[in-house]
Amino acid sequence: MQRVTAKICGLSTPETVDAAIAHGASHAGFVFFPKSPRNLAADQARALTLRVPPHVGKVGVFVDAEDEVIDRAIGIGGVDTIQLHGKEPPERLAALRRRHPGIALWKAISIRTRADLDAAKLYRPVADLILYDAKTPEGTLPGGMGLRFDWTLLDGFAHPQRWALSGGIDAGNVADAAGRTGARLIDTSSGVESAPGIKDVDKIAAFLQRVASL
Ligand SMILES: O=C(O)c1ccccc1N[C@@H]1O[C@H](COP(=O)(O)O)[C@@H](O)[C@H]1O
Repeated sequence: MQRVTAKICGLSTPETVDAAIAHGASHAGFVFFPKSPRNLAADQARALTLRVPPHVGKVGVFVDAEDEVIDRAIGIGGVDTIQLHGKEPPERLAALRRRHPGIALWKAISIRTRADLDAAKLYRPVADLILYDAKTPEGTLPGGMGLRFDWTLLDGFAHPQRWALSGGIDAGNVADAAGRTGARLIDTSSGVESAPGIKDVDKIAAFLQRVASL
């Protein structure tokens, strides 16, 4: 069976980028959303993405972002994957595919009920990966809240394409998350922090060591 890999999202310091790489993250995530405590300015993002070796994916996280915001994140030379975490319709992904051929497109889908999973099917023609995340309360961030959804909702679901799991996952529950759902790529942000937006190198190490043991 394919091994489990992990994305550490919301990295904002050299030390935590280095920890994610040293402990085997498959992807490093960088947030470009001003309302997030993990939001990066362009020069910060440039310095951080430069530390990431070619074998590690560099994922930019965007929420209903204008073209200029995404162009800038790609233009700094860093981002090779666009993660769309807002209400972007399939047409938006199709437009981004035309604008940025060669950049992978991930679409986050917010899950609270089984019916929410149906949205994944709409993105099959345009997304390279579907990221299932917990639906967050109205008026809060659409992700990065440390909230998990009921993983049993994925039982028996015929995934239309490649997918990953996120939402409230940490070193203590990642084995259950992967075992229960069959996810081969796990994404975490709050689960490796000491406070919102403050990544913890020890928690990153513990999380990735647990993932490596699966
Ligand atoms: O991390 C953020 O600040 C963020 C902001 C806006 C949209 C998405 C964001 N992060 C993504 O949210 C999920 C789940 O995070 P958590 O582990 O529950 O804290 C994760 O995929 C991040 O990529």
